[in-house]
Amino acid sequence: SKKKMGLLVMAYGTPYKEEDLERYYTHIRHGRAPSSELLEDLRGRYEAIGGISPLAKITLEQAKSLEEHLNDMQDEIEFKMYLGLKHIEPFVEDAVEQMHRDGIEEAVSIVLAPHFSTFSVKSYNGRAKEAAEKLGGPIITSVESWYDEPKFIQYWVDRVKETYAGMSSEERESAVLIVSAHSLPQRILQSGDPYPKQLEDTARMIADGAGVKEYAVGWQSEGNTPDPWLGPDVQDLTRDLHEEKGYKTFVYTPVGFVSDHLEVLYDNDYECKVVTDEIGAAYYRPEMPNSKPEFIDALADVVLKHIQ
Ligand SMILES: CC1=C(CCC(=O)O)c2cc3nc(cc4[nH]c(cc5[nH]c(cc1n2)c(C)c5CCC(=O)O)c(CCC(=O)O)c4C)C(CCC(=O)O)=C3C
Repeated sequence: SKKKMGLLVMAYGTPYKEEDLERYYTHIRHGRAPSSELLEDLRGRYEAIGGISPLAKITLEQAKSLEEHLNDMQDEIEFKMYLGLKHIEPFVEDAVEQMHRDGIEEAVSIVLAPHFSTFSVKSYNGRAKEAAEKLGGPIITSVESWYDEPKFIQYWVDRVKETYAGMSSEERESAVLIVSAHSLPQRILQSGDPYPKQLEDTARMIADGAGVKEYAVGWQSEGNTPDPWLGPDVQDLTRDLHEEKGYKTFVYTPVGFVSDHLEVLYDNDYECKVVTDEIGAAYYRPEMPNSKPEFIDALADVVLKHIQ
């Protein structure tokens, strides 16, 4: 019979309903309850994108599609998917417990974030392994990064090519591609965290693949904490590039994310658009991978390469 393997898909998580907001935000802030104004600010941003974020639905679709595709494309292994979230149930620990209860002895884990960082993927993988050790299984082999998976790069190359092809030649002449990911506290640089370099590599591979010469790397959605986060923020970068280089067309590819969610629908589509409107520039933001087949196929390649 086929070998059975757990497929632990890990992702950030999002409130399921209004009442979840405070405990969710408190969990993100490592247990420090947000002030009422911080909470109202977050509530306002969700309202601005139409209420609760589409992230929960998309994440589940991605995880289910990945399990289905993996089981369709090979027949040595029967994958069973478990979803483990960072900041709301089902938490990473809940998913590992469920695998243990189901008698899963071996699992592969992947985070729905392409770049490795000590603040993100490392903490997901650490939580999963710790939970498994406490329970005495399953044995989990964890994917650490997949930003350089050819089909993942190809997804964004195709989107960028389509976007530039749809422009007038005048717009194309004054266009710049902004490649971004979620900012992190600057202190990761002291610990040699590969995150910033991995984003730079991603930007170069996409720009080269799409034949785009003018591009820049930016950070977004930084947390509201006292210490400095990686910059420049995509909004400041937009203003600076317009002033210094005169660009009048901005194409945003927030490649550190894989879904439509608050950090894209608000931080890009609203906040960056405010800036491009202000400077009289055109705003483009190609579609996110979500659960598109070519993206799910890229993730399946990552998983199979990792366990072979
Ligand atoms: C509200 C919200 C959503 C939900 C959007 C929705 O519902 O649509 C969201 C999504 C995401 N956030 C993401 C990434 C990160 N967010 C961080 C940190 C922070 N996020 C915050 C807010 C949010 N973030 C806040 C207030 C902080 C600062 C924490 C502090 O005050 O200390 C950090 C720094 C490390 C850490 O602190 O975790 C990272 C790497 C990823 C990418 C995938 C991934 O990495 O899983 C996704 C989908």
